[in-house]
Amino acid sequence: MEVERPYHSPPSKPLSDARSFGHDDICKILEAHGGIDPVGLETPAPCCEIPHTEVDMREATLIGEGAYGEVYLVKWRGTEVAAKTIRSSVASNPLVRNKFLQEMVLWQRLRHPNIVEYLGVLDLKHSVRLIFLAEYLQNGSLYDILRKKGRFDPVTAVAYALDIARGMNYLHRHKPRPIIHRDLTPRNILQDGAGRLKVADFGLSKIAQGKDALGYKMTGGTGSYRYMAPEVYRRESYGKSVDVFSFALIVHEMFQGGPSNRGEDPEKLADRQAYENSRPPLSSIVYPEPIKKLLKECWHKNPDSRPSFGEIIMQLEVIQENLQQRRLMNCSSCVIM
Ligand SMILES: Nc1ncnc2c1ncn2[C@@H]1O[C@H](COP(=O)(O)OP(=O)(O)OP(=O)(O)O)[C@@H](O)[C@H]1O
Repeated sequence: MEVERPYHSPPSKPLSDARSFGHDDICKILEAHGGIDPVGLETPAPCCEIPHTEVDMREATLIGEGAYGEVYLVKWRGTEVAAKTIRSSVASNPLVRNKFLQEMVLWQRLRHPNIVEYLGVLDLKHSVRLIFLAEYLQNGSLYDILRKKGRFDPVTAVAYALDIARGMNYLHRHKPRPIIHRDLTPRNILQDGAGRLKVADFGLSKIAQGKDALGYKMTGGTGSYRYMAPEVYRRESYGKSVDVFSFALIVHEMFQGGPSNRGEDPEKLADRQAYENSRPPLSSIVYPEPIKKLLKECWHKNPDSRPSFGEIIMQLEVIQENLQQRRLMNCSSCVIM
């Protein structure tokens, strides 16, 4: 997740780099010659710390595993929460650690029914590992749900699409600047016990896979390639419409029950999407006409032609109303018969 600005290669920051690699002698030379540390490794990120005594990690139940650590169900002050751990090999890099904590500060301030709520980080002095607490979403990820249940009926798929779009609209309308998620995938969308979808994840993959912590390199190492906007794959400047592109591919999967080209290498797929304008097929049997139209707009090759999430919500609400009316009409004819 990143506050919006067109992405270009980061400026050179030798002092930050030297500090992150622990080259104290080089730091001294750079400082003596007026070097500054734009990353601010010396400044601890302000982040809500939770005393480790309030959470007993020994009682933790493993509920999932990401690329950088496990996720556990734990009790915090008697309430079930998810503890996302970032293994020490990743978290021990001070540059990554600090950037990650800064991102947490931002996430913690977000409040929306369709955004996973982050509660804080466990006592930083206690462990080299980073452990973040978040609200626990008992139904797990959209990825797991799709694998278990397959495709959704159109009414459900549209309701879920609205959940995601509302969460994303909130991020994109964040003040003073929009927030771009940049890694919107079915694995980063979770479902609560009431069936509501929420957007999660605070961008560790982007931080940890970067060549350096600020030069985010969106490599898609955990499967994100499939959902990657062409301009990101081509390493061009990009804006918040990259999330709209990813959203379209997720909605496509909800109608179909998963990705259409499951067997294909995700990086090759992203390459074809970026350079050959290839997109998943839209069979008329599966996709209602207004959904086809919406998906084509959202995954348009020109980022400026993609609709905003505000516009997407309006379109989806009309589609939802029409679907519900059709359902009602079918029902009443059943009753009449
Ligand atoms: N807040 C949560 N509530 C319930 N389950 C969760 C929560 N967060 C994560 N999980 C579960 O843990 C799994 C792993 O999550 P995690 O965010 O670590 O990895 P990921 O999103 O798959 O990949 P990445 O490491 O790139 O973020 C998820 O797929 C989900 O099943």
